[in-house]
Formats: sequence, structure tokens, C-alpha cells
Amino acid sequence: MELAITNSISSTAQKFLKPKPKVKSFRVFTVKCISSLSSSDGAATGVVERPWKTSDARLVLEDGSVWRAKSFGARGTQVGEVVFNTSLTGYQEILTDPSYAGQFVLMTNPHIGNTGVNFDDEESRQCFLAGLVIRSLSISTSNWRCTKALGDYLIERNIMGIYDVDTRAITRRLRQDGSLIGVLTTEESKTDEELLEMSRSWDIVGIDLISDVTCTAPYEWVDKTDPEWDFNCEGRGEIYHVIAYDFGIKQNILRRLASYGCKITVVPSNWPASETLKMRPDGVLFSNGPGDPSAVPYAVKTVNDLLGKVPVFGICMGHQLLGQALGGKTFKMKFGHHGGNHPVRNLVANRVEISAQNHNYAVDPESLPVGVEVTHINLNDGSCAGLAFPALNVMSLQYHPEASPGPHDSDSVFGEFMELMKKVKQKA
Ligand SMILES: NC(=O)CC[C@H](N)C(=O)O
Repeated sequence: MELAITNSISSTAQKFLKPKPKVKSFRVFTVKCISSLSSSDGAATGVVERPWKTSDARLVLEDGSVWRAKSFGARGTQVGEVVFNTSLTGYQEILTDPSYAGQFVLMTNPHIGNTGVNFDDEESRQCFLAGLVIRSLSISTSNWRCTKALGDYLIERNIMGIYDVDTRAITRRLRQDGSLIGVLTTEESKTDEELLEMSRSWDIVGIDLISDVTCTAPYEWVDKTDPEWDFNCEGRGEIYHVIAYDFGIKQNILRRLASYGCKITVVPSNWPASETLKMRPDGVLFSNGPGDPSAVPYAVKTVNDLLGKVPVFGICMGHQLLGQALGGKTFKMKFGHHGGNHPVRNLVANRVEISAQNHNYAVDPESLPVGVEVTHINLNDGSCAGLAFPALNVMSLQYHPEASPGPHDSDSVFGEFMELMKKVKQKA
């Protein structure tokens, strides 16, 4: 099959596009701190440091706006793309989702940090995101699973965080003008102009971010899912061997596949298709991952080489790579979808599912060849949220059936992948 990875797109897709940022005149935004609580320290008690301190950080956006803030993570200067996430909870899963590499996550829920962090909620081995932007940092942590305060966790992982920023105003700006590049700094010596220049000379489009987050060698996923957090796991029949391509895989995808009874081998993003086929898997999973799907033609080629030879399931980046491998095109959306509350119409089951989403790119359905079916639609904007190509045993979702964080409405898609592998195995 011919690869089509250029990015000219149909007129239908135009409406989702990110326009060029309008450069506004330089304006400085500050949030007045009204708290007058008395000081109390000690991360050991889960109390974070001085939420009433004076501002010591700036976020400068490429449109020329400057946001004074207070830092609570690592110090320094960091550039990234600002995206807003509408999840109410689950900041630790978001922080450890490798798909956020190169991005600042701005939480629209104003109250963050109140449950601290814990051992169970990690989605990968580290935090790959550029930084965290929040309105209000909880002055104490209170949760029976909490092992650490959020600020200490960010410092330990060298991730910048800011609070006391008008996250609502920034979100409205991102919705209006599209996602923006920003620079976050705690360095007073850097001028606003320097930071603005830095934000305008950096771009996230066309960069291979997958190779920075993937594993370096294949490994078996042997972790048993904690029964306390497991569900839909009773009465599994045959054990299927799934090769999971790690483009920045979230561990809950692996936990869910394990719950459905799979034996799982995780392989790096550059693992050749020929090696995968030698391992004789029952199915292949293409994972989520950060950045621009058009920047990783080698991954599209791997997907293309496997098409029709084994049942495949793509999630998010995996879905976008499948879209390209099938001959379709992807494009950058205006501000993307990030949050645990996106309604999706499942056209196959004829039901609406509330889903967890995190993506800035999408597949242009009009670019797809005959035979490829759009199976799911995002009901907020009508964009393509799922595909199937039954002739080649292909299925994919643009969003996150593994949730984490988010609702479990779409979990049954893992069962559909089992059915697909079963059908193909029985025919063989
Ligand atoms: N979660 C993901 O896999 C993200 C996919 C892709 N990097 C995007 O932003 O669209």
C-alpha cells in the first residue's frame, strides 16, 4: 500500500485547523493573592509551601501576553505548547502520560494538589511533559493513598509548575486563537522580550517526540493488575499474545490488556515489522504517543508493513498512524481535545460514550480510501474518533478507552479486540 503522509487536507478538516496566532500587544496579567493564612511548613505532613508567596515566575505566550505566577516545581526556563485539560481529577496520571511530551498542561479545574501523589497512579516511568499550570495549589494533601505532596513530586522529577495564574483567561485565549507556544521561567534575568522571542522560534510540529519516550528494548509486561482497581476481568477464555508498540504507551493500556487475559510483549517504536511477525503474535497494538504523526514516517511504515498480516488496534497516536498507513491524512486541530468528559457517538453500537481524550492531531476522514469506516465521532465537534477497516482486521480509537484518568464507558473495545484476534485465529 502507498504511504500518504503529506498534510494537505480537505475542506471539512479546515474548520478544525489551528490558525496562525495573532500577536497581541504586550500585556502583563497578574492575579492578586488574597490568602492570608499563617505559614506552616513540612512536606512530610503533606502541607505545600507558602501558597501566599509573591510571584516568582512568568509564563510568556507567543501572542505577546505575559502571565505572572508563583512557582511550585522545578526552577529554570522551559518552552512548550500550552494545552488545557478539562479533567476534574487524575492530575498524576496526566503528569505521567508520555503523550504530553513537549507540552504544558493547564488544568481548568481550579483546585489541584489536594490528593497529593501515590504509587498506584503512575502511567509511565517518568513525567515527560514540559510543565504544569494551575489556578490554585491545595495548601494541604488529604488522601489515604497519598505518599507525597504534588510540589515535592514535581521538584524530584525536575518538572516546572506554576499556580495563581488566571487559567480561565488563558483557556479562553487558547479556545479563541488555538494552542499557543509558551515559555515558563523562574529566572528574573530573562526579559519578557527574550522569552517571547524564544516562544516564537520554537515549534512542536514536525518533531519526532516518540523516540524520546519509547522503551529501548522489548520486554514482557508481567505486572499483575491490582485486584482492587481491576474490573471486567472475569471469565476470560483463550490467552492471546499481543505485541504492543511503545510510542509512549500509558501503562493502563497494558493493565487492561492483561485484565482481558493477554500475554503482552512491549517493543520500542523502531522495532521492525518483520521481527514482530517472527514472534507470531495474535494481535498488535499501536499505542498513544506524543507529537505530530507526520513527523514519524518510520512508524507509519511499520504500521503499513503489518496491515493485513495480523489484527491491529490503534489508540490515539496509534490511530493516527493507522489513518496514514491506510492512505489517509492527519492535520493539527485548533486546540485539540484534552479531558475526561468528551462525548463520542459509537456508530457501531449506536450509543454515546463519555470518553477520556488527549490529542492535538486528527485523521481527516475524507482523505481515507473506500473500505475504511468511521466508527466513532466526537460529538463536541464532529471530528473522527474511531476507524475500522474490516478487510484488513484494523480497528482504532482516537481517544483513550483505558481512561486513567477518565470514565470507563469505552472499555469494551478491548473485548472487541479479543474477538477480532479470536476470529482471525479460528480462520487460520
Ligand atoms: N494521546 C496521544 O496519543 C496523542 C496523539 C498525538 N500526539 C496528538 O497530540 O494528537
